[in-house]
Amino acid sequence: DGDLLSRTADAAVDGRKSTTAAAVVALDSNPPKGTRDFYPPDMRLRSWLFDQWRSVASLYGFSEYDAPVLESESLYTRKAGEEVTGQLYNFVDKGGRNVALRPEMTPSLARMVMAKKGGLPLPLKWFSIPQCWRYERMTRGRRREHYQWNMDVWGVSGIEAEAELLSAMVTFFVRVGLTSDDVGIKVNSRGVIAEVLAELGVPEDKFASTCVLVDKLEKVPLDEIREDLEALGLERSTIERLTSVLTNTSIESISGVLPPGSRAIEQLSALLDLCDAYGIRDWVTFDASVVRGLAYYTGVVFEAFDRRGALRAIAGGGRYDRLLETFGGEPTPAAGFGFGDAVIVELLRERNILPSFEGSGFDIVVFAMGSDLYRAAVEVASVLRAEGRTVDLILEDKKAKWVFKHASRNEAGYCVIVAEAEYENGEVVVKDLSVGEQRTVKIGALGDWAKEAFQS
Ligand SMILES: Nc1ccc(Br)nc1
Repeated sequence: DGDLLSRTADAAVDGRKSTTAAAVVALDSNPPKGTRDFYPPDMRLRSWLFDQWRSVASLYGFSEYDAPVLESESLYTRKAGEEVTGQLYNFVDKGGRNVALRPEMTPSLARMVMAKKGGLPLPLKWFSIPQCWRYERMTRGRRREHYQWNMDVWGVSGIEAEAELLSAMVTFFVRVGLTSDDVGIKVNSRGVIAEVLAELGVPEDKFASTCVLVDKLEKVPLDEIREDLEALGLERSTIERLTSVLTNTSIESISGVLPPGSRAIEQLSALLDLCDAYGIRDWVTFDASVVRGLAYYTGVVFEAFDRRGALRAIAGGGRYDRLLETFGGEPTPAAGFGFGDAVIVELLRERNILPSFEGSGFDIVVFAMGSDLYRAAVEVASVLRAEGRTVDLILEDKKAKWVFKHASRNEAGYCVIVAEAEYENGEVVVKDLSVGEQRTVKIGALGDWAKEAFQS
């Protein structure tokens, strides 16, 4: 029974059943550990978030770029003990290459700049929304992938770049309905640590690892880190001095403990003054304990946090003036931030300001009353689509009751019915689902009807 193709398919399924009758194990329908599926409702929210990110980036004159999710592992072999390189999603490919799923976007950006060998007109204001990966032992059951809005300015050495980035971040927060009562941005400069270490004669090559360890102080007590700092070769006195400086929460107080004329303090003061000019000063707060966990930051660093303190950092960034040199490139100043898709959604959900998607269906549902009119329904749908209307054409012979339920569930505005009697008169029935009225429209006038019905 049935045509050859369906008979072949049935045989294949039966064959599978017969050979593996004892062990027919259903496919595991879950996505791989630590990853997410985005069903249409999830995707509507994700697309909305990405659209907000894209429109703010465009408002600030940033251009979108992208790079492969797969990169050479060598982009991430930094030896500063960072979490991000310690959890690399790396493997050896079939060509024997050491590759990794990117854990962050900045190294790919640096590689792309390197590839152009100074041929790119600076400054660059580029953004991207890459999916980034980490391979974390599932002991902590955390996600292994997220989407991270990256905004970067290359070729500007002044804090004007950081101020513009902070302003863009705040513009996004305001756009999605958050205020400076909900979210703050802690600002500091690693220049403070650099000056303290220099004053105490600590070699520069200890700087990145010291910062990565100091960043861990946010999560683990000092005595757990103290050993690591001593293992780095820092004297106890240096550690004490460092920790005493980092507990300052005002620029005034920290100025008193730093060498006079500190460049880091000068820059932070200038940055906070520019924040005033942007009208975002109340979002921003100096906090000497913020150093962020990436090894390559060299100057200003910042992180957005929810003021109720319930969530992990919303976003983070800073200046990284030496990254290109570590890749063998020319010294090029750079600053940027990364903004993950998960924490912000948690925050909006908790604040109950997630967008709702009424009317996210289609304009019109078209269906044929009886399969002998299906061809006519195709023509009607095509006329309406040519007018730019989104049309859900019912592909099977369904009862009107089912179609109307389907249309209202998808918040369609109209149902266009191809029915025998009207069709013989060259007409279709148009049902306005918002008011429940229906009328007939000449098929030749459907285009004008659509223009008029959707003129708003
Ligand atoms: N770097 C990174 C990658 C993936 C996730 Br989830 N979190 C951080």
